[in-house]
Amino acid sequence: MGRVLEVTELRKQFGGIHAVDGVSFHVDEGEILGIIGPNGCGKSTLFNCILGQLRPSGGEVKLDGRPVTGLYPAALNRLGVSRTFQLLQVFPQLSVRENLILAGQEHQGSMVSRLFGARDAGLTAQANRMIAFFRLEHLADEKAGGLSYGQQKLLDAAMAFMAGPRLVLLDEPAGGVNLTMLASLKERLRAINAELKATFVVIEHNMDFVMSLCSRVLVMAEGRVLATGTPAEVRANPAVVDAYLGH
Ligand SMILES: Nc1ncnc2c1ncn2[C@@H]1O[C@H](COP(=O)(O)OP(=O)(O)OP(=O)(O)O)[C@@H](O)[C@H]1O
Repeated sequence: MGRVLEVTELRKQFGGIHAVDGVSFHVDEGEILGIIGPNGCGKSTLFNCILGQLRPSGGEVKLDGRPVTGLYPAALNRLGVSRTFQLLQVFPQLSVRENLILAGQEHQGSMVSRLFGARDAGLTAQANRMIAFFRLEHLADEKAGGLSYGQQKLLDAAMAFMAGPRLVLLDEPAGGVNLTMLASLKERLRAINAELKATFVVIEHNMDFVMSLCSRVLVMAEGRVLATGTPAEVRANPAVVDAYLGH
């Protein structure tokens, strides 16, 4: 099984704040790794450093064994890395299908379309596959702004998969989603993980969601890794219970 992501001693300082303070972990092909930790422990900064939104102060990020530290998001996109954000990235005035096509164009930097002069370089077909996969057929031609929040979160996740990515980082996919949609989101993420051999890293505050979705969980506290393990191991870890779960 290949190692998709390897993060070694990653650090990010903001002035005197050590937001990420020597974090090391790896993600193997097909894994769903959850990252949890209290507010302000450095989860978003870690994501931003891995994804090229922030330049790390130190440490290394490798994708499929190749150093990618400090590459810009567009370059990482072309290597098959994509993400979602805490805030929805959907365009409310565009339809579900148009949002997906646009996400695909962004992942490709429109290079394929430009090089081959094709109007959509297979993106409509890929969008239709994602629509079917995320069970959005009945909404495909609706404006995204008219969808429920949970449906928009599903669309947002589907957009991250438009490039057939090697690694998807999901930032709070369950945030603000109601229970019914949450079950559907989890079921679809599991299916895409299994069927498309996709590899995920998920930041999430919803503990039940993380513990039931992820194969391994990394717990952060104050910029560092407090523990890693299976959901059961993490739940039983006294340091984790003290620092985080014990309330
Ligand atoms: N651009 C910035 N400038 C200065 N300090 C920052 C910046 N971004 C984050 N920080 C600080 O770095 C620390 C880690 O923040 P970060 O947002 O990564 O935590 P988090 O675990 O993602 O929090 P949350 O769960 O609330 O999203 C915090 O102390 C935060 O105030």
